[in-house]
Amino acid sequence: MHITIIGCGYVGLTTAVSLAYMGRCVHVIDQNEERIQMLRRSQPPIHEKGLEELLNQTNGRLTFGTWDSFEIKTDVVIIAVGTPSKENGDADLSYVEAVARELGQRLTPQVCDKSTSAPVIVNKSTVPIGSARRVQSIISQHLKERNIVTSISVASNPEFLREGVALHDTFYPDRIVIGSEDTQAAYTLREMYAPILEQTFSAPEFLPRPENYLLPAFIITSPTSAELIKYAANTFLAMKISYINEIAGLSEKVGADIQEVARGIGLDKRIGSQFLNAGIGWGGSCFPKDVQALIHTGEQYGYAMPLSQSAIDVNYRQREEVIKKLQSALKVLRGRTIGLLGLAFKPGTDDLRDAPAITIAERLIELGVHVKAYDPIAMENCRHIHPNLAIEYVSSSTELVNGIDALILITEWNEFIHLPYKLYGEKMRQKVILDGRNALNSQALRDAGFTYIGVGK
Ligand SMILES: NC(=O)c1ccc[n+]([C@@H]2O[C@H](COP(=O)([O-])OP(=O)(O)OC[C@H]3O[C@@H](n4cnc5c(N)ncnc54)[C@H](O)[C@@H]3O)[C@@H](O)[C@H]2O)c1
Ligand SMILES: O=c1ccn([C@@H]2O[C@H](COP(=O)(O)OP(=O)(O)O[C@H]3O[C@H](CO)[C@@H](O)[C@H](O)[C@H]3O)[C@@H](O)[C@H]2O)c(=O)[nH]1
Repeated sequence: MHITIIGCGYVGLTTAVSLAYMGRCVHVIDQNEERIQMLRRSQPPIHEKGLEELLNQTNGRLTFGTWDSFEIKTDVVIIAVGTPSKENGDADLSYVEAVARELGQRLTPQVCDKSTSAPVIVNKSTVPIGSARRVQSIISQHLKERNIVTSISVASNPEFLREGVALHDTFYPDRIVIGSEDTQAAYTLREMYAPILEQTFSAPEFLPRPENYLLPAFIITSPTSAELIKYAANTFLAMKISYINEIAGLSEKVGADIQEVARGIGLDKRIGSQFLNAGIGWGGSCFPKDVQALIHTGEQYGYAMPLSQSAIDVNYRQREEVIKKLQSALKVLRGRTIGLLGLAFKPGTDDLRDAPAITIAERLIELGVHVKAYDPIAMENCRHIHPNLAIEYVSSSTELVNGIDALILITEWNEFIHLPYKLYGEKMRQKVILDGRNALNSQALRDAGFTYIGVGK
């Protein structure tokens, strides 16, 4: 089976590498030549655990190129380009539409002839309802202009991987959702995913099959349902985090401990214990834009979505809370030096899209604070994306703590959990630590003389 994937970002590249590892012939197309050149040298352009190892285990089945290399003899074309937020919260479909136009101009009569079948087109990008139809209509219109008469099938196949564990999630998903009204197209996609659905591949050494892993569900829905499933899933997860953060705020008022509360409610199987870690809230490339896009869809139908909106409001209040807690601990912030431990929106990635660290750094700088920061991998990205943000980047956590008035744990990187905090305290001007992820040993820190501030404790 031949697969073409458009877009070599987190989703496109992870899917490509995984399917090639499992025996599919995969060609990846991206308009970014620099990325393609890197990939041809087996260097992933994004930071994702295991990608580099796996890139070298595809035995020539994985190739890369720009649009000029588009190969018409392909069974499936997967669209995996970005769908960022527009100003009004709607998803910006311009990249997806640009791909549809390219496809409409490149699919040839031979491929579209009735004797051969046209490839199944798949929307893997997160797209609003109606997008499968929109892509289909753009492609068909261009084919018609070229006097090619054929029916093109566009399926929706939302992606649920998480950054940092993208390969794990692709090899061992909970479910694969195909939104299509074309049985043949759904069958082709089932075939494409067969190694994952049946778990017939031999697991890479660094990515063993989790114990008790159950085969993923395969769900065929209408394209609209599939498109909505993606937004509804992300909004539900974001809401779950905002909910526990709301309860964390109340816990602080009444003297409860949010970790005890979360454990107590998470043991109810109907609730589940995942995504109940209270902290400075969610960020990243997906939750913020997807919750907004869902609300925007509601608005287009005159349908208010107050729960989803509250998830956003509570989330941004969490970032403000950090400033309030520092004001309460240090009283005057102007003239202070504060260290940020971590910048990425979560561990395992260098992604800084809507990262809480950026909002918090901006606010502190606005209030006259000198902000220092250390992150094991996201600093370069931060310098690049936010060149005007007056952060002093340092090369280690040891350097970070020198002369600071407070330390904020922003990203719970593993290496930050067991740092020699006692020793660090001696280098700090004031022993104040704000644990934004409730990840540190609060008792040990208090015993070492720190003023420890958690979330919901
Ligand atoms: N990042 C995630 O964890 C994740 C998870 C699930 C779903 N998604 C969704 O998947 C989609 C892709 O996300 P991502 O994070 O992989 O994006 P990304 O920004 O990392 O990568 C997108 C790639 O597409 C390329 N591209 C854009 N327009 C193109 C065009 N016309 N032709 C060829 N290449 C083009 C870009 O150069 C880039 O390399 C989005 O809709 C996102 O919401 C992302
Ligand atoms: O209990 C928790 C869990 C997560 N987070 C935060 O939530 C954000 C998102 O985390 P996570 O979901 O692990 O990362 P993403 O890579 O953004 O993955 C989400 O977004 C993807 C893109 O749509 C989806 O595919 C995934 O299923 C969905 O989990 C991060 O800022 C985390 O710090 C918390 O604050 N508390």
